Amino acid sequence: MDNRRNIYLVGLMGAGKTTVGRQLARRLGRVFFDSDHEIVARTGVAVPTIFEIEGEDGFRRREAQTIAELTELDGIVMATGGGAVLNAETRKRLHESGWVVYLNVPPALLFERTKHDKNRPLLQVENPLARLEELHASRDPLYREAAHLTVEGGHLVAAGIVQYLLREYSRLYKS
Ligand SMILES: Nc1ncnc2c1ncn2[C@@H]1O[C@H](COP(=O)(O)OP(=O)(O)OP(=O)(O)O)[C@@H](O)[C@H]1O
Ligand SMILES: O=C(O)C1=C[C@@H](O)[C@@H](O)[C@H](O)C1
Ligand SMILES: [Mg+2]
Repeated sequence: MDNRRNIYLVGLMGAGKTTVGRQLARRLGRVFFDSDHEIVARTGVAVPTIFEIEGEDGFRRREAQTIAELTELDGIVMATGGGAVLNAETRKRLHESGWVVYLNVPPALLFERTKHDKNRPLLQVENPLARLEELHASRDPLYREAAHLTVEGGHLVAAGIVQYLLREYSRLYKS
């Protein structure tokens, strides 16, 4: 297996990028990064606070910069923030420097998974399900553009997705 090849997970809020990415990294004996967690560690404040102080644009600038730095590393697994693919340079950077997996999950299920969590500023609206549906419609093409593989993951438990990705990865990148 090509141990230098990075693995990146993209998809909407609640798709399971952090959950799957962390398990995948453990199984491969790799270092795991989460771009959201990295931004929080660097700024010392939570994501909603960055949105409040610097706006979404400010958060996006930090996100693009953080991902640019992490993609310079070798052999990592990274979960990206749900909106990272809005940046065209980030999409290209991810696609060219690693194996990109899009976890595609229906908005109704994303809503069930995220409805009690206050940590996602874009979902603090009157109708978060409608918001997730809009975000899914507008971003789905961007996730597909960045990705090498799409997992229709709605019906799968995280461990099942990890198993599937381990098989695909070793098939594609065995040396
Ligand atoms: N395959 C799965 N089946 C059922 N529940 C899952 C699955 N994957 C993740 N979850 C649950 O859904 C919630 C959101 O998962 P997670 O935080 O990994 O999503 P995410 O894609 O990283 O979201 P964000 O972009 O907001 O960081 C968590 O409570 C997690 O336990
Ligand atoms: O989908 C999005 O735009 C976001 C997803 C989260 O991972 C965070 O990066 C933030 O809440 C924005
Ligand atoms: Mg996450």
